[in-house]
Amino acid sequence: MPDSKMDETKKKKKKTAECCGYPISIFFIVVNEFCERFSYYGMRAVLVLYFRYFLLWDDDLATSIYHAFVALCYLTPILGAIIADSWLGKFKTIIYLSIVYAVGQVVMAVSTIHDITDANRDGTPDNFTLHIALSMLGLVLIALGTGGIKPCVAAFGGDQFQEHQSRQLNTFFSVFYLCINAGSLLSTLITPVLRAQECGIHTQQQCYPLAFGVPAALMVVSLVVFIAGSGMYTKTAPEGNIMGSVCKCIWFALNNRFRHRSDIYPKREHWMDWAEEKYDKLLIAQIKMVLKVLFLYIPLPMFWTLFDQKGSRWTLQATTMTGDFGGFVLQPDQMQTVNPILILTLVPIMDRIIFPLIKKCGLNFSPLKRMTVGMLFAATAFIAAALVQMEIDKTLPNFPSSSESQLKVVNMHSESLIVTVPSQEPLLIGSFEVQHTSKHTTAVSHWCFTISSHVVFPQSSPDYITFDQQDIRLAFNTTPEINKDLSLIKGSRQTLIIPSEPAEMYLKEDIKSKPKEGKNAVRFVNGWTAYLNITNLESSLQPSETSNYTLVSQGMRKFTLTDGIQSCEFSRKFGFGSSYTFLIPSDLFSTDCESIKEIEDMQPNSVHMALQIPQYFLITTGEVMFSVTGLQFSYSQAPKNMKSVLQAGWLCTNAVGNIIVLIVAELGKLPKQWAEYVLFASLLVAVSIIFSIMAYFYTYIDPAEIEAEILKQQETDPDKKKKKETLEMEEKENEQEIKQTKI
Ligand SMILES: NCCCC[C@H](N)C(=O)NCC(=O)O
Repeated sequence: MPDSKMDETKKKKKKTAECCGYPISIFFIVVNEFCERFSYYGMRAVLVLYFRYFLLWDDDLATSIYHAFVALCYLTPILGAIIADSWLGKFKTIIYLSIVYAVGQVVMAVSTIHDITDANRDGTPDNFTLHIALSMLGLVLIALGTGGIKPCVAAFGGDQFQEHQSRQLNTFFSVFYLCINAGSLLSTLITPVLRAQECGIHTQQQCYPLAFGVPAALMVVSLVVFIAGSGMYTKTAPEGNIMGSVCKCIWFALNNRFRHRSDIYPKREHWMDWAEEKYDKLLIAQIKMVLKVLFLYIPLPMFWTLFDQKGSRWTLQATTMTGDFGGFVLQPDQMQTVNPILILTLVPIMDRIIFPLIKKCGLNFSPLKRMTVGMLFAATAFIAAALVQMEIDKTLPNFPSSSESQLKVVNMHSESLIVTVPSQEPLLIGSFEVQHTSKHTTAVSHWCFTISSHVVFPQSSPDYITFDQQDIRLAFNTTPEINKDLSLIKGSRQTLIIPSEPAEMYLKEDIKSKPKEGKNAVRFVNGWTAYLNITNLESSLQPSETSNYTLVSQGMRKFTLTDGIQSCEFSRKFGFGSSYTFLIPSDLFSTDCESIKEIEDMQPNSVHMALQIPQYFLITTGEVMFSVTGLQFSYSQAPKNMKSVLQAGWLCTNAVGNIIVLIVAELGKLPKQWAEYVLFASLLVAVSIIFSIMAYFYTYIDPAEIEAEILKQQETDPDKKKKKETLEMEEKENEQEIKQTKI
């Protein structure tokens, strides 16, 4: 559309399409953002699980691809911004890239339908390559779409406001942020529920197609809503290959500065002024504005480095805590929903109460000051996380160091045994059977025996004896005496199972870290005289055999034990993060499973997840001050033809932050998690001090005003054309000089 015609349209819209001082077109943009964020975060919520349990990738591959995808989503904004500002304009870019995005979501949803390759109908796909190829294609399209439109939507929203609506413009960015978080909150709650449903044509499986299909549908809705508002938008036309001109102008300025490096040439105020001979003052001024802001962005990725650990380190921390809130149980990964919930409450509180109050007190809480304070809040959040970690560490088992081994002995033999352990007093190990029979007569204090029940060790771990040598010899007081040479695994916990026939004793490796995702690890030792089938176990257990650990979730769990003829049921309530070995006695069926005894290998988590709320509160307060303000700042300080580019620059700080998380996760493992949190907090404090110094020297500008002034000057500048001609002549002369010198 020609400029003059577009301006006319704008003027008409100004009068007709306003409600309470806001352009009505904003409604379509915020609804579009809500649906898009629902689509994005909903898909992200189940992505790792899809990799892990559908594509059957291991944990490392699943998390690496996941983080690579997130990083890509924050790198593509620069592409979207270039397309919008230089070629298609924001409106068309949003439409075209949203189509790419929606197609990506649909491809992703299709890739999760196991029936498309399950020819033998066994419930698992037959052609994993096809599913992987489709999902990777889907993810690349999604990254291109979501990243591409991201800088355009916020900037396009800003474009809808007129000069007299600057107060409404600030509120818009807050509402925009609220919509992002409302969308993300709803989808993060809904999509995991959809995944947990069972669906399928030939066999019923976890319903990934629904979990990915609903976000795909929301993306289509987002596109339709955006197009529906088409007639009401203020659309600014792209101004040609602006990025190309910017790069050429910067290159020329640097080159020209180098050519005039001698002291005989008078200095210029700014190095970009060395482009004046060839380029418009307006373009130079615009580039100066953008560079000043981009320079300020340099320290910002550190904020995102801390912020994005909510989803990784903090969720892992939650898996070592208990989420039992009495009436309901919160899963560790659900703790992340605290962030959008707090955003929904904190943004209005800040906008309506805190910021106006600060203003009333006469304090100048400028955007850059807010961002600095936001960084400090995030640093404090990490101190809070470190304090919580210290509490958790107190409750964690004392795992062996890499040079130590730990051993526990379980006696399934019918008599007590005395074992002589190197550098220990001889230990009495009560018999499982003896103790079982004396359970009700209280002849022994602990019917669930381990050696530790009877002997006090100098070691700090009560259930295990810790050795700092690998090869040990144990002597048992049987007739004849049994001597057992053991080769212990360094850095590991092992249990020596003494079956009914003591000479057949064997070592079994124990769990040596907290079970994943707050689950509980359980295993069974079969003291029954025949093989046993137990629900949830991979295979049946031979007599005297010990099963591998199996993971069970929190809550009441039921196990059915059967030898093919008789069966009984064993139920137990589990908390979070515990581990048990269940000993099956020889009178299993006559006692209806009641005689099963348990050994606690690892106690359940006892620090409550509610203790994470302060750190979530602090980081979210930091986010409101830093992120919402940063979004507004990036828009307000950008020249009109580079608004999307600066939004993209802002989003790139997030991508760099994510990449730092990836690098730190690989390299920078400190031995203590709380120390790592303190390190990150200190780094952010240092960075925020640097940022505040940079911010101190930054002068806020009104790009529109500067642009208008330069245009006015240019109109009355007769030298402009002459300058260009002189420069071209100079260049030609230079080239000739070079040629002559060569000759
Ligand atoms: N599942 C957590 C979502 C957090 C969203 C976060 N608070 C946010 O607003 N991010 C900005 C965005 O554009 O997504």
